[in-house]
Amino acid sequence: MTHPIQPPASHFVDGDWLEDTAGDPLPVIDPATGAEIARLHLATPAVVDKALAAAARAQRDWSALPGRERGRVLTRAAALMRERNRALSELETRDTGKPLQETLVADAASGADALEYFGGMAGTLTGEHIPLGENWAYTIREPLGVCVGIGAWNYPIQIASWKAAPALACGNSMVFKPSETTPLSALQLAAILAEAGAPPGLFNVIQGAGEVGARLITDHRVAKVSLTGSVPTGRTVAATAAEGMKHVTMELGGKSPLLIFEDADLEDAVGGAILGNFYSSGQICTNGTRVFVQRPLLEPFLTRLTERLARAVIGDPMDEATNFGPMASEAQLRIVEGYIAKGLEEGARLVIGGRRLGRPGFFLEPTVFADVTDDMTIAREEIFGPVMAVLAFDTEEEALSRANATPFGLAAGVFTRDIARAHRVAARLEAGSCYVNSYNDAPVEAPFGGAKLSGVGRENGRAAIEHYSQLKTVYVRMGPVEAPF
Ligand SMILES: NC(=O)c1ccc[n+]([C@@H]2O[C@H](COP(=O)([O-])OP(=O)(O)OC[C@H]3O[C@@H](n4cnc5c(N)ncnc54)[C@H](O)[C@@H]3O)[C@@H](O)[C@H]2O)c1
Ligand SMILES: C[N+](C)(C)CC=O
Repeated sequence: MTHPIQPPASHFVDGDWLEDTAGDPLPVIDPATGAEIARLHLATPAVVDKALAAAARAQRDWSALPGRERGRVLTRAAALMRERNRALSELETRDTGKPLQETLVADAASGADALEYFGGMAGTLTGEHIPLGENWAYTIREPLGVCVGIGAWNYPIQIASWKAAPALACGNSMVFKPSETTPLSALQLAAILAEAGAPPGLFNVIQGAGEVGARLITDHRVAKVSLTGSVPTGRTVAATAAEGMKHVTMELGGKSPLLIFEDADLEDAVGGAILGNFYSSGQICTNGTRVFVQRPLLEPFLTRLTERLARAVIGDPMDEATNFGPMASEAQLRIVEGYIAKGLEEGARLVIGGRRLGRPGFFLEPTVFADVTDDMTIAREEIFGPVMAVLAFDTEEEALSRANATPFGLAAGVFTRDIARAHRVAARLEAGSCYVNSYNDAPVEAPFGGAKLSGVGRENGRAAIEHYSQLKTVYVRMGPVEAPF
């Protein structure tokens, strides 16, 4: 069987493509057709070992380079990614099913932003001088060592780049394991970094599911684990990492609230709710899937929302006119169908959607439930698909208390024309990111991460540096040593 987008090999290790056919086969499926488009192999223990050994070796010399030289490699890689944006976007669309219209602007493009941003920062990373009277101390900002990155399937090249860029800028090396559902684009990132001058072994990509991930994080050579994935996986990975006292960044799931007050601009609020529920067919961690609408605006909101959803162009994600593609996998489609059934069973009102499309691939209609109550399953659990739950509220205090009544804390949004209320509400929402009259922005300059069960640590912004480096303090005495005896 010939595969249309078969990479040269399954893994990229020690500066080169690497195959080991002893690993179990990993078929790669096009979500738009259900067809197999590539076939890789899971990493064997030998591949895991080779990648970690290469990363440990590469890290020693890389960390000794001046920061600006490390930064030059990253900014060169950013330029290559931008030059190849269309090819990378097409690959990402084939692998994830997300419309090309989206991947052209959001995926490799934001990966390039991260490489450029942290590349620019690499030469500025320093410790500080601490005066202590006639004595003094100083800190040295050191890398952690070998980092492991583990990705989710919704934003594969963005996730890989958001982890690689700050890690490498700080002088670490990385072994990255993409999701087994979308394994292709991270390999291209590895090849681009190598072409940009990254030494062999600095950034390695190996394939596998949870078993390979677990093997990586238990290895004694690994200093840090950065996971993007679900809360249950996060709990397991963080617990394992804690055994070895490894640093962690956990970018996990959510059930984020979006509060729409009666004074909001209706078109903007509907637009924000669409962006925050149906972009990437709803497969976005930060999505504002609990949409609280103040009662006087409820019916106008639902009317306008359904009018605009009827305009969604659902179809072949490779067609640039398409703005709503399939789910990433059959398994995820079935999970989401299960939640839709649960919503109906528990008494929510189906306003629009709810059905699988009668065509090949994993297409599900954009779906909106109204009359949702806080206790319903669709209002409590992360669905990770195109399903919006609309809930009515009366007062600001009530909306805040209901919005915060969740163990998650990834993101939250507020739509209002009242500037004082916007900031009062943003201050009280329990979330790592709050959007005011907007939704799902994630520029590289701003820290990104979760509160409560949604995560630990931050990606992006200067804050990410704290999670990929550590400080050594050097104390300096200028006078004689005063010992007690
Ligand atoms: N906060 C964020 O930035 C962010 C971004 C994207 C997705 N997500 C979350 O990711 C989830 C969807 O992605 P998913 O289904 O791929 O998540 P998942 O938790 O099933 O898998 C994530 C990754 O962890 C690996 N893994 C699974 N078990 C492991 C183990 N025991 N040890 C090591 N690695 C293991 C998987 O192979 C995969 O690469 C959603 O919950 C979503 O909210 C979060
Ligand atoms: C980080 N973000 C919000 C772009 C994608 C998360 O699923």
